[in-house]
Amino acid sequence: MSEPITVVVTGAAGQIAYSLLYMISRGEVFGKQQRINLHLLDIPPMMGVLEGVVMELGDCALPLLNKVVPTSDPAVAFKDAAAAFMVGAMPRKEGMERKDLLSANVKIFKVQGEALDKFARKDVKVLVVGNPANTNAIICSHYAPSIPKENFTAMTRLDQNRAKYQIASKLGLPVDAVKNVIIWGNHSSTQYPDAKHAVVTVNGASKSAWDAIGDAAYLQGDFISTVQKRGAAVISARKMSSAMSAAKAACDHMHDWWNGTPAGEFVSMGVVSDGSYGMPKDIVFSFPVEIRDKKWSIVQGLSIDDFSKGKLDITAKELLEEKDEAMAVCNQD
Ligand SMILES: NC(=O)c1ccc[n+]([C@@H]2O[C@H](COP(=O)([O-])OP(=O)(O)OC[C@H]3O[C@@H](n4cnc5c(N)ncnc54)[C@H](O)[C@@H]3O)[C@@H](O)[C@H]2O)c1
Ligand SMILES: O=C(O)C[C@H](O)C(=O)O
Repeated sequence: MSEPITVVVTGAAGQIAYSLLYMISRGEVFGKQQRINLHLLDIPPMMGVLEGVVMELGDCALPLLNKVVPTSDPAVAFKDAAAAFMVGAMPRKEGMERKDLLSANVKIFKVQGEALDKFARKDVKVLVVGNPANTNAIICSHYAPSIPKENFTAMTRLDQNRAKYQIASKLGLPVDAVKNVIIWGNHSSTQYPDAKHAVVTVNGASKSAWDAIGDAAYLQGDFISTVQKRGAAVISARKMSSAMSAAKAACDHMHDWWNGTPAGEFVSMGVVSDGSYGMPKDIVFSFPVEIRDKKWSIVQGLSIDDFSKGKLDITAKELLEEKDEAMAVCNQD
Protein backbone atom coordinates (compact mmCIF):
# COMPACT_ATOMS: atom_id res chain seq x y z
CA MET A 1 0.00 0.00 0.00
CA SER A 2 1.31 3.46 -0.87
CA GLU A 3 0.99 6.66 1.18
CA PRO A 4 -2.56 8.07 1.13
CA ILE A 5 -3.36 10.81 -1.39
CA THR A 6 -5.91 13.55 -0.81
CA VAL A 7 -8.88 13.44 -3.16
CA VAL A 8 -11.47 16.22 -3.07
CA VAL A 9 -15.08 15.87 -4.14
CA THR A 10 -17.14 19.06 -4.19
CA GLY A 11 -20.93 18.90 -4.17
CA ALA A 12 -20.35 15.89 -1.93
CA ALA A 13 -23.91 15.83 -0.57
CA GLY A 14 -25.42 15.81 -4.07
CA GLN A 15 -26.66 13.06 -6.34
CA ILE A 16 -23.59 12.53 -8.56
CA ALA A 17 -21.34 12.39 -5.51
CA TYR A 18 -23.54 9.72 -3.98
CA SER A 19 -22.39 7.27 -6.69
CA LEU A 20 -18.95 8.78 -7.24
CA LEU A 21 -17.72 8.53 -3.64
CA TYR A 22 -18.27 4.78 -3.54
CA MET A 23 -16.46 4.18 -6.83
CA ILE A 24 -13.45 6.30 -5.80
CA SER A 25 -13.30 4.67 -2.39
CA ARG A 26 -13.42 1.18 -3.93
CA GLY A 27 -10.18 1.88 -5.80
CA GLU A 28 -11.72 2.12 -9.25
CA VAL A 29 -9.90 5.36 -10.11
CA PHE A 30 -6.53 5.43 -8.34
CA GLY A 31 -6.06 1.68 -8.02
CA LYS A 32 -6.66 -1.03 -5.47
CA GLN A 33 -3.38 -0.29 -3.64
CA GLN A 34 -3.87 3.47 -3.24
CA ARG A 35 -5.22 4.65 0.12
CA ILE A 36 -7.26 7.83 0.06
CA ASN A 37 -7.99 10.78 2.31
CA LEU A 38 -11.36 11.89 1.04
CA HIS A 39 -12.14 15.60 1.48
CA LEU A 40 -15.83 16.31 1.00
CA LEU A 41 -16.90 19.89 0.29
CA ASP A 42 -20.45 21.19 0.27
CA ILE A 43 -22.24 24.34 1.43
CA PRO A 44 -23.17 24.95 5.11
CA PRO A 45 -26.91 24.05 4.78
CA MET A 46 -25.91 20.61 3.44
CA MET A 47 -23.63 19.64 6.35
CA GLY A 48 -26.37 17.52 7.95
CA VAL A 49 -26.90 15.53 4.76
CA LEU A 50 -23.13 15.22 4.34
CA GLU A 51 -22.93 13.74 7.83
CA GLY A 52 -25.21 10.94 6.63
CA VAL A 53 -23.00 10.34 3.58
CA VAL A 54 -19.96 10.11 5.89
CA MET A 55 -21.80 7.59 8.07
CA GLU A 56 -22.56 5.47 5.00
CA LEU A 57 -18.97 5.62 3.76
CA GLY A 58 -17.88 4.32 7.15
CA ASP A 59 -20.54 1.62 7.05
CA CYS A 60 -19.25 0.45 3.65
CA ALA A 61 -16.09 -0.69 5.53
CA LEU A 62 -13.82 0.23 2.64
CA PRO A 63 -10.17 -0.72 3.30
CA LEU A 64 -8.69 2.02 1.05
CA LEU A 65 -10.45 4.84 2.88
CA ASN A 66 -7.85 6.25 5.26
CA LYS A 67 -9.72 9.37 6.37
CA VAL A 68 -12.91 11.26 5.50
CA VAL A 69 -13.09 15.02 6.07
CA PRO A 70 -16.51 16.67 5.56
CA THR A 71 -16.32 20.46 5.39
CA SER A 72 -17.88 23.64 4.04
CA ASP A 73 -14.50 25.42 4.05
CA PRO A 74 -12.62 25.37 0.71
CA ALA A 75 -9.33 25.96 2.58
CA VAL A 76 -9.78 22.69 4.44
CA ALA A 77 -11.15 20.82 1.42
CA PHE A 78 -8.36 21.68 -1.03
CA LYS A 79 -5.44 21.36 1.41
CA ASP A 80 -2.77 19.14 -0.24
CA ALA A 81 -5.24 17.90 -2.87
CA ALA A 82 -3.73 15.56 -5.47
CA ALA A 83 -7.00 15.21 -7.40
CA ALA A 84 -10.22 17.20 -7.34
CA PHE A 85 -13.62 16.25 -8.69
CA MET A 86 -15.42 19.59 -9.00
CA VAL A 87 -19.05 18.50 -9.00
CA GLY A 88 -20.63 21.10 -6.70
CA ALA A 89 -22.89 23.34 -8.79
CA MET A 90 -26.55 23.74 -9.60
CA PRO A 91 -27.94 21.26 -12.17
CA ARG A 92 -30.27 22.41 -14.96
CA LYS A 93 -34.00 21.68 -15.00
CA GLU A 94 -36.18 20.66 -17.93
CA GLY A 95 -36.23 23.27 -20.71
CA MET A 96 -32.91 24.89 -19.73
CA GLU A 97 -29.63 24.83 -21.68
CA ARG A 98 -26.51 24.15 -19.61
CA LYS A 99 -25.22 27.65 -20.26
CA ASP A 100 -28.33 29.02 -18.47
CA LEU A 101 -26.50 27.94 -15.30
CA LEU A 102 -23.54 30.15 -16.06
CA SER A 103 -24.27 33.16 -13.88
CA ALA A 104 -25.26 30.97 -10.90
CA ASN A 105 -22.35 28.54 -11.12
CA VAL A 106 -19.34 30.36 -12.50
CA LYS A 107 -18.63 32.27 -9.27
CA ILE A 108 -18.31 28.97 -7.43
CA PHE A 109 -15.41 28.10 -9.74
CA LYS A 110 -13.77 31.48 -9.22
CA VAL A 111 -13.76 30.99 -5.42
CA GLN A 112 -12.66 27.36 -5.69
CA GLY A 113 -9.95 28.22 -8.24
CA GLU A 114 -8.52 30.70 -5.73
CA ALA A 115 -8.63 28.04 -3.01
CA LEU A 116 -6.93 25.45 -5.25
CA ASP A 117 -4.24 28.02 -5.99
CA LYS A 118 -3.52 28.56 -2.30
CA PHE A 119 -3.97 25.14 -0.78
CA ALA A 120 -3.71 22.30 -3.33
CA ARG A 121 -0.59 20.55 -4.61
CA LYS A 122 0.81 22.23 -7.70
CA ASP A 123 0.38 18.97 -9.63
CA VAL A 124 -3.28 18.60 -8.60
CA LYS A 125 -5.47 17.10 -11.32
CA VAL A 126 -8.73 19.02 -11.56
CA LEU A 127 -11.79 17.57 -13.27
CA VAL A 128 -14.71 19.98 -13.62
CA VAL A 129 -18.09 18.25 -13.82
CA GLY A 130 -20.42 21.07 -12.71
CA ASN A 131 -22.07 22.84 -15.64
CA PRO A 132 -21.34 24.68 -17.83
CA ALA A 133 -18.30 22.44 -17.35
CA ASN A 134 -15.90 23.76 -20.02
CA THR A 135 -16.39 27.39 -19.05
CA ASN A 136 -16.26 26.66 -15.32
CA ALA A 137 -12.94 24.90 -15.95
CA ILE A 138 -11.38 27.87 -17.76
CA ILE A 139 -12.53 30.16 -14.95
CA CYS A 140 -11.15 27.81 -12.31
CA SER A 141 -7.78 27.76 -14.10
CA HIS A 142 -7.80 31.54 -14.54
CA TYR A 143 -8.13 32.04 -10.78
CA ALA A 144 -5.42 29.47 -10.00
CA PRO A 145 -2.46 30.96 -11.87
CA SER A 146 0.18 29.06 -9.88
CA ILE A 147 -1.15 25.70 -11.12
CA PRO A 148 -0.33 24.73 -14.72
CA LYS A 149 -3.24 25.15 -17.16
CA GLU A 150 -2.78 21.52 -18.24
CA ASN A 151 -4.05 20.46 -14.81
CA PHE A 152 -7.59 21.78 -15.47
CA THR A 153 -9.95 19.64 -17.49
CA ALA A 154 -13.70 19.45 -18.11
CA MET A 155 -15.77 16.33 -18.44
CA THR A 156 -17.01 15.26 -21.87
CA ARG A 157 -16.46 11.59 -21.07
CA LEU A 158 -20.17 11.10 -20.44
CA ASP A 159 -20.81 12.26 -24.01
CA GLN A 160 -18.09 9.90 -25.24
CA ASN A 161 -19.64 6.99 -23.34
CA ARG A 162 -23.06 7.88 -24.73
CA ALA A 163 -21.67 7.96 -28.27
CA LYS A 164 -19.91 4.65 -27.78
CA TYR A 165 -23.11 3.08 -26.53
CA GLN A 166 -25.10 4.39 -29.51
CA ILE A 167 -22.62 2.87 -31.98
CA ALA A 168 -22.40 -0.42 -30.08
CA SER A 169 -26.16 -0.80 -29.96
CA LYS A 170 -26.58 0.14 -33.63
CA LEU A 171 -24.20 -2.70 -34.54
CA GLY A 172 -25.36 -5.13 -31.82
CA LEU A 173 -21.85 -5.17 -30.32
CA PRO A 174 -20.66 -4.98 -26.71
CA VAL A 175 -19.53 -1.44 -25.77
CA ASP A 176 -15.90 -2.49 -25.40
CA ALA A 177 -15.85 -3.37 -29.11
CA VAL A 178 -16.02 0.36 -29.90
CA LYS A 179 -13.12 2.79 -29.51
CA ASN A 180 -11.88 6.21 -30.62
CA VAL A 181 -15.24 7.97 -30.91
CA ILE A 182 -14.49 11.68 -30.44
CA ILE A 183 -16.37 14.46 -28.69
CA TRP A 184 -15.21 17.84 -29.94
CA GLY A 185 -15.92 21.17 -28.25
CA ASN A 186 -18.37 22.09 -25.56
CA HIS A 187 -20.29 19.82 -23.20
CA SER A 188 -23.49 21.35 -24.56
CA SER A 189 -25.91 20.81 -27.39
CA THR A 190 -23.33 22.25 -29.82
CA GLN A 191 -20.82 19.48 -29.08
CA TYR A 192 -19.73 17.44 -32.09
CA PRO A 193 -19.81 13.66 -31.54
CA ASP A 194 -17.62 12.37 -34.37
CA ALA A 195 -17.62 8.72 -35.46
CA LYS A 196 -15.34 9.27 -38.45
CA HIS A 197 -12.23 7.96 -36.68
CA ALA A 198 -14.00 5.35 -34.55
CA VAL A 199 -12.99 1.71 -34.83
CA VAL A 200 -15.06 -1.38 -34.02
CA THR A 201 -14.01 -4.98 -33.48
CA VAL A 202 -16.30 -7.43 -35.25
CA ASN A 203 -15.55 -11.16 -35.01
CA GLY A 204 -11.99 -10.39 -33.89
CA ALA A 205 -11.24 -8.00 -36.79
CA SER A 206 -10.90 -4.23 -36.50
CA LYS A 207 -12.74 -2.02 -38.95
CA SER A 208 -13.90 1.53 -39.31
CA ALA A 209 -17.16 2.16 -37.43
CA TRP A 210 -18.22 4.38 -40.32
CA ASP A 211 -17.93 1.47 -42.80
CA ALA A 212 -19.43 -1.04 -40.37
CA ILE A 213 -22.54 1.12 -39.92
CA GLY A 214 -22.61 2.10 -43.59
CA ASP A 215 -25.17 4.86 -43.05
CA ALA A 216 -23.67 8.34 -43.40
CA ALA A 217 -27.09 9.99 -43.05
CA TYR A 218 -27.48 8.42 -39.60
CA LEU A 219 -23.92 9.20 -38.50
CA GLN A 220 -24.23 12.83 -39.61
CA GLY A 221 -27.80 13.16 -38.34
CA ASP A 222 -29.60 11.17 -35.62
CA PHE A 223 -26.39 9.84 -34.08
CA ILE A 224 -25.11 13.36 -33.44
CA SER A 225 -28.38 14.81 -32.21
CA THR A 226 -29.09 11.84 -29.91
CA VAL A 227 -25.76 12.33 -28.12
CA GLN A 228 -26.11 16.14 -28.07
CA LYS A 229 -29.56 15.88 -26.48
CA ARG A 230 -29.06 12.86 -24.24
CA GLY A 231 -28.66 14.92 -21.06
CA ALA A 232 -31.97 16.67 -21.75
CA ALA A 233 -33.66 13.34 -22.51
CA VAL A 234 -32.56 11.95 -19.13
CA ILE A 235 -33.81 15.09 -17.35
CA SER A 236 -37.15 14.82 -19.11
CA ALA A 237 -37.53 11.16 -18.06
CA ARG A 238 -36.02 11.28 -14.55
CA LYS A 239 -36.89 14.88 -13.66
CA MET A 240 -33.30 15.05 -12.41
CA SER A 241 -30.08 15.19 -14.35
CA SER A 242 -27.87 12.17 -15.04
CA ALA A 243 -26.07 11.02 -11.94
CA MET A 244 -25.02 7.36 -12.09
CA SER A 245 -23.66 7.72 -15.63
CA ALA A 246 -22.04 11.06 -14.77
CA ALA A 247 -20.26 9.52 -11.78
CA LYS A 248 -19.06 6.60 -13.93
CA ALA A 249 -17.78 9.00 -16.59
CA ALA A 250 -15.95 11.10 -13.97
CA CYS A 251 -14.22 7.92 -12.76
CA ASP A 252 -13.32 6.93 -16.34
CA HIS A 253 -11.87 10.40 -17.03
CA MET A 254 -9.73 10.55 -13.87
CA HIS A 255 -8.76 6.87 -14.18
CA ASP A 256 -7.33 7.41 -17.64
CA TRP A 257 -5.60 10.66 -16.63
CA TRP A 258 -3.98 8.87 -13.68
CA ASN A 259 -3.19 5.57 -15.37
CA GLY A 260 -2.82 6.45 -19.09
CA THR A 261 -4.61 5.37 -22.25
CA PRO A 262 -3.89 2.04 -23.99
CA ALA A 263 -1.70 2.18 -27.13
CA GLY A 264 -3.74 3.12 -30.19
CA GLU A 265 -6.66 4.42 -28.13
CA PHE A 266 -7.68 7.95 -27.36
CA VAL A 267 -10.30 9.53 -25.13
CA SER A 268 -12.00 12.92 -25.15
CA MET A 269 -11.35 15.54 -22.49
CA GLY A 270 -12.07 19.25 -22.26
CA VAL A 271 -8.57 20.78 -22.08
CA VAL A 272 -7.17 24.28 -22.49
CA SER A 273 -6.86 24.71 -26.24
CA ASP A 274 -3.42 25.30 -27.74
CA GLY A 275 -4.96 26.13 -31.13
CA SER A 276 -4.89 22.54 -32.43
CA TYR A 277 -7.22 21.88 -35.39
CA GLY A 278 -7.54 25.64 -35.90
CA MET A 279 -9.57 26.09 -32.72
CA PRO A 280 -9.23 29.29 -30.66
CA LYS A 281 -6.63 29.21 -27.89
CA ASP A 282 -7.43 29.56 -24.18
CA ILE A 283 -10.88 28.07 -24.13
CA VAL A 284 -11.52 24.64 -22.62
CA PHE A 285 -12.33 22.61 -25.73
CA SER A 286 -12.89 18.86 -25.86
CA PHE A 287 -10.24 17.17 -28.01
CA PRO A 288 -9.13 13.57 -28.50
CA VAL A 289 -6.17 13.02 -26.17
CA GLU A 290 -3.63 10.30 -25.43
CA ILE A 291 -2.24 10.07 -21.90
CA ARG A 292 1.22 8.93 -20.76
CA ASP A 293 2.88 9.48 -17.36
CA LYS A 294 -0.18 11.40 -16.11
CA LYS A 295 0.13 13.96 -18.94
CA TRP A 296 -2.35 14.30 -21.78
CA SER A 297 -1.49 15.36 -25.31
CA ILE A 298 -3.91 16.24 -28.08
CA VAL A 299 -3.95 13.63 -30.87
CA GLN A 300 -2.68 15.41 -33.96
CA GLY A 301 -3.17 14.87 -37.66
CA LEU A 302 -6.72 13.48 -37.77
CA SER A 303 -8.44 14.39 -41.02
CA ILE A 304 -11.18 17.01 -40.68
CA ASP A 305 -13.56 17.34 -43.63
CA ASP A 306 -15.80 20.34 -44.35
CA PHE A 307 -18.73 18.84 -42.46
CA SER A 308 -16.60 18.36 -39.33
CA LYS A 309 -14.94 21.78 -39.66
CA GLY A 310 -18.37 23.44 -39.72
CA LYS A 311 -19.36 21.60 -36.52
CA LEU A 312 -16.07 22.47 -34.77
CA ASP A 313 -16.50 26.15 -35.59
CA ILE A 314 -20.05 26.25 -34.15
CA THR A 315 -19.05 24.79 -30.80
CA ALA A 316 -15.88 26.95 -30.60
CA LYS A 317 -17.96 30.09 -31.17
CA GLU A 318 -20.27 29.13 -28.30
CA LEU A 319 -17.29 28.57 -26.00
CA LEU A 320 -15.83 31.98 -26.82
CA GLU A 321 -19.18 33.60 -26.03
CA GLU A 322 -19.52 31.66 -22.77
CA LYS A 323 -16.01 32.64 -21.71
CA ASP A 324 -16.72 36.34 -22.30
CA GLU A 325 -19.96 36.12 -20.33
CA ALA A 326 -18.26 34.22 -17.50
CA MET A 327 -15.41 36.73 -17.23
CA ALA A 328 -17.99 39.54 -17.11
CA VAL A 329 -19.83 37.78 -14.25
CA CYS A 330 -16.58 37.23 -12.34
CA ASN A 331 -15.49 40.84 -12.83
CA GLN A 332 -18.75 42.15 -11.32
CA ASP A 333 -17.37 41.82 -7.76
N1 LIG B 1 -20.16 17.37 -17.31
C1 LIG B 1 -21.13 16.46 -17.28
O1 LIG B 1 -21.16 15.55 -18.11
C2 LIG B 1 -22.20 16.49 -16.24
C3 LIG B 1 -23.06 15.38 -16.11
C4 LIG B 1 -24.07 15.42 -15.13
C5 LIG B 1 -24.22 16.54 -14.32
N2 LIG B 1 -23.37 17.58 -14.48
C6 LIG B 1 -23.48 18.76 -13.61
O2 LIG B 1 -22.92 18.42 -12.31
C7 LIG B 1 -23.46 19.32 -11.34
C8 LIG B 1 -23.92 18.55 -10.11
O3 LIG B 1 -25.02 17.73 -10.44
P1 LIG B 1 -25.81 16.91 -9.30
O4 LIG B 1 -26.87 16.16 -10.02
O5 LIG B 1 -24.87 16.18 -8.40
O6 LIG B 1 -26.48 18.11 -8.52
P2 LIG B 1 -27.06 18.13 -7.02
O7 LIG B 1 -27.90 19.34 -6.92
O8 LIG B 1 -27.64 16.81 -6.66
O9 LIG B 1 -25.74 18.31 -6.15
C9 LIG B 1 -24.96 19.46 -6.24
C10 LIG B 1 -24.34 19.66 -4.88
O10 LIG B 1 -23.43 20.77 -5.00
C11 LIG B 1 -23.53 21.50 -3.81
N3 LIG B 1 -22.98 22.85 -3.98
C12 LIG B 1 -23.59 23.96 -4.45
N4 LIG B 1 -22.74 25.00 -4.37
C13 LIG B 1 -21.59 24.54 -3.85
C14 LIG B 1 -20.36 25.14 -3.51
N5 LIG B 1 -20.15 26.44 -3.66
N6 LIG B 1 -19.39 24.36 -2.98
C15 LIG B 1 -19.59 23.05 -2.78
N7 LIG B 1 -20.74 22.42 -3.07
C16 LIG B 1 -21.73 23.16 -3.59
C17 LIG B 1 -25.03 21.48 -3.50
O11 LIG B 1 -25.30 21.85 -2.15
C18 LIG B 1 -25.36 20.02 -3.79
O12 LIG B 1 -25.17 19.20 -2.67
C19 LIG B 1 -24.55 20.11 -12.06
O13 LIG B 1 -24.04 21.37 -12.47
C20 LIG B 1 -24.86 19.25 -13.28
O14 LIG B 1 -25.43 20.00 -14.33
C21 LIG B 1 -22.37 17.58 -15.41
O1 LIG C 1 -27.61 17.66 -19.23
C1 LIG C 1 -27.42 18.09 -18.10
O2 LIG C 1 -27.80 19.18 -17.71
C2 LIG C 1 -26.67 17.21 -17.13
C3 LIG C 1 -25.43 16.70 -17.71
O3 LIG C 1 -24.60 17.70 -18.22
C4 LIG C 1 -25.66 15.61 -18.74
O4 LIG C 1 -25.06 15.65 -19.80
O5 LIG C 1 -26.43 14.68 -18.45
